[in-house]
Amino acid sequence: MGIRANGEIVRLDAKIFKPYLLTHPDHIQHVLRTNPQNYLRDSVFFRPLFRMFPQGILGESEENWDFSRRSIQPMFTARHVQVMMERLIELVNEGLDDAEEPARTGTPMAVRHLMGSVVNKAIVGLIFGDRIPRQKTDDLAVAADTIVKTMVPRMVTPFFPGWFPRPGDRGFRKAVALFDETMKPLARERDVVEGQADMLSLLIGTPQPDGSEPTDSWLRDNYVGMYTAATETTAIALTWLWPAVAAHPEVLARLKAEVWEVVGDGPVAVEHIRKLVYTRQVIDETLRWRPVVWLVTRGAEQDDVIGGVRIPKGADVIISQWVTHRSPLFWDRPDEFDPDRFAPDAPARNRYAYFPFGGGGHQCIGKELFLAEAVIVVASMLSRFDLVKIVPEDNFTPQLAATLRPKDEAYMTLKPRR
Ligand code: HEM
Repeated sequence: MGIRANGEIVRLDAKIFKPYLLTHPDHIQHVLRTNPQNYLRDSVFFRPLFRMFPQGILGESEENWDFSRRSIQPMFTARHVQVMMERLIELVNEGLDDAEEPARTGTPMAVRHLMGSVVNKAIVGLIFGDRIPRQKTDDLAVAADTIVKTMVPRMVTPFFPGWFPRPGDRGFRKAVALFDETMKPLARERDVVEGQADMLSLLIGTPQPDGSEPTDSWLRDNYVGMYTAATETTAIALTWLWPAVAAHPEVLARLKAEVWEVVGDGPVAVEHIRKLVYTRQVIDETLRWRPVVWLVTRGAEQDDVIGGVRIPKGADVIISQWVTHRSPLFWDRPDEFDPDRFAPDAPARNRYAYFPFGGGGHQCIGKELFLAEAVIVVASMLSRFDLVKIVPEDNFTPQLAATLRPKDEAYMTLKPRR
């Protein structure tokens, strides 16, 4: 199915759809960072997404993207994430309270469900300032799951026009309707709560480029976009992490030792986070080994040449974390889960051999938030609970959907430490 154009660039051949897959870090850097004006998001992966939030940060228009990005950015700088840290720790611990009873009774819990509900609670608290009730949050998590699955038939049939019906369209529309039901009333609420640092308060107070008030549809699109980008990615990344550490007892032992030494009997405090160096290595390696965002696509605006290969105007270009993060040209023993690749004294590597959050102007806005949240979740779990077992132990088969998710459900049994 592949026509080799030049080792590092492969022209995939699905008859009427022939995108270019770029695997070399230099070529990925060219597309994302050096020449991004020629590689726009209007392409195979993003078109099904545009239907969900046409005007916001994940929408089609470059102009709306630029304005949305500049409006939302202040909430996600490393400095602002630092400000949100205490609240984030509280929210994660409230989410983990749900694991107390099953842990006391030795009842196995679905890893994806537990991570999903902890993450949902934290994100809804931080981004939406608790304006979405708990029951609704759970329903939105189910709807987000449906969206990720029902996008696949559209992603694999990009040659049909947008209006052409695909399997899953009904489920997709129902899920989007639930988002509308929740987010549209929020977009009409214009009362900024004094002293609130959440995204809603920030965006409501942002005048549009012409000085007018933000429109309901712009607010709605950004609320839905941020919610879906923030929750699914974080929950799935943490779902991969637990079976990986459980299958590597030496990694789990080091992780526990670090958490117990830094955090003790807990709870995690803000000053612990930067000291949890090995915990962060485990998170970095999880994103290399099972990159939850496993591909990013772009559409070429004009003819270009990359690595001596002509990329014609209009071509779809695919770059894939799943492929490059596992290339033996850039990684020693790429299939092995080894957090020491990210040790502070590990040899330097090409910047774009590892790009779980993308790069250039579209680099993930939530990167710093995710990294803080993931350290807090892992450290809080291990300071509160012992991981007794995970079944099945080798739950590593991926399912390629809009994100890279585990194919099967894994169940974890915990025991309270305190
Ligand atoms: C494991 C966690 C995450 C991963 C792996 C991830 C990955 C990515 C990647 C690869 C991109 C770039 C897409 C492109 O180049 O077109 C991206 C963009 C984005 N991410 Fe994340 N993300 C994560 C968590 C988050 C969180 C927590 C948030 C929000 C709080 C978020 C919000 C966004 C947004 C809004 C964009 C679009 C940025 C733009 O186009 O300017 N992500 N993410």
